[in-house]
Amino acid sequence: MTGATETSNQKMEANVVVLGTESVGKSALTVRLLTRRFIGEYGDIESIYSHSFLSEGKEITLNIWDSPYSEDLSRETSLFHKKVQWADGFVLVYSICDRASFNAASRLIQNIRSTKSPHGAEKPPIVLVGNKRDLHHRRTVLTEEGQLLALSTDCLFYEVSAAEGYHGVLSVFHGLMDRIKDVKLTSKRPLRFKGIVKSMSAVFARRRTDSL
Ligand SMILES: Nc1nc2c(ncn2[C@@H]2O[C@H](COP(=O)(O)OP(=O)(O)OP(=O)(O)O)[C@@H](O)[C@H]2O)c(=O)[nH]1
Repeated sequence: MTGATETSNQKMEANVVVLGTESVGKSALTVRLLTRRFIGEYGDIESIYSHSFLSEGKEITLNIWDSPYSEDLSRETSLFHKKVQWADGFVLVYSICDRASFNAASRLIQNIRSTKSPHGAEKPPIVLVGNKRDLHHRRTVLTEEGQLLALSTDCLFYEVSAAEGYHGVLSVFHGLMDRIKDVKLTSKRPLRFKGIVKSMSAVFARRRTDSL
């Protein structure tokens, strides 16, 4: 079950999963958002955090699922499915100093899309994040590569440093929230002609079976 619910006109809640390979900074980004701090070392704790903020007069609550990366494939696969079904949006993190983490992010985008929307009907919102921008002297993934991957897969893209700043990290989560809101609005749009015909056919079909 996904949780993007509008509890009233003034409130909205959404589930966000933070994904990426080992040590890319998933916990650092999450903790930075929640506490505005960078504490350097983070334990291997599986947690769902709640974070609220105001946007355009609305109270937005994000439930953020952060978990350590595991090499245990069977655990990862079943947990991955759970997370993908639960989530309304994804923060997909790689380190700009770790090409393998970038390649893994690219594969994860495909996996999320095929798991969440097997027929490709809707695209779950994803933000691709290149973290550790402060370590530019160790960079192995160019900014342009991140931009290109995001563009070709319809993701948002940010390069940030969880170590250096709060505002970049905030933009990541706010950007994702805006995408989730857009998806919700699109799914609420009035039916187009095809949709109206479909709905009317469904009603008439039901009437016919009722009268039998
Ligand atoms: N220089 C620098 N180091 C960072 C940054 N973000 C995280 N780190 C460091 O990278 C290491 C891993 O960070 P974590 O947040 O634990 O990474 P993770 O992705 O949650 O790792 P797992 O839980 O093992 O999957 C820690 O030593 C952090 O201090 C950053 O923006 N810049």
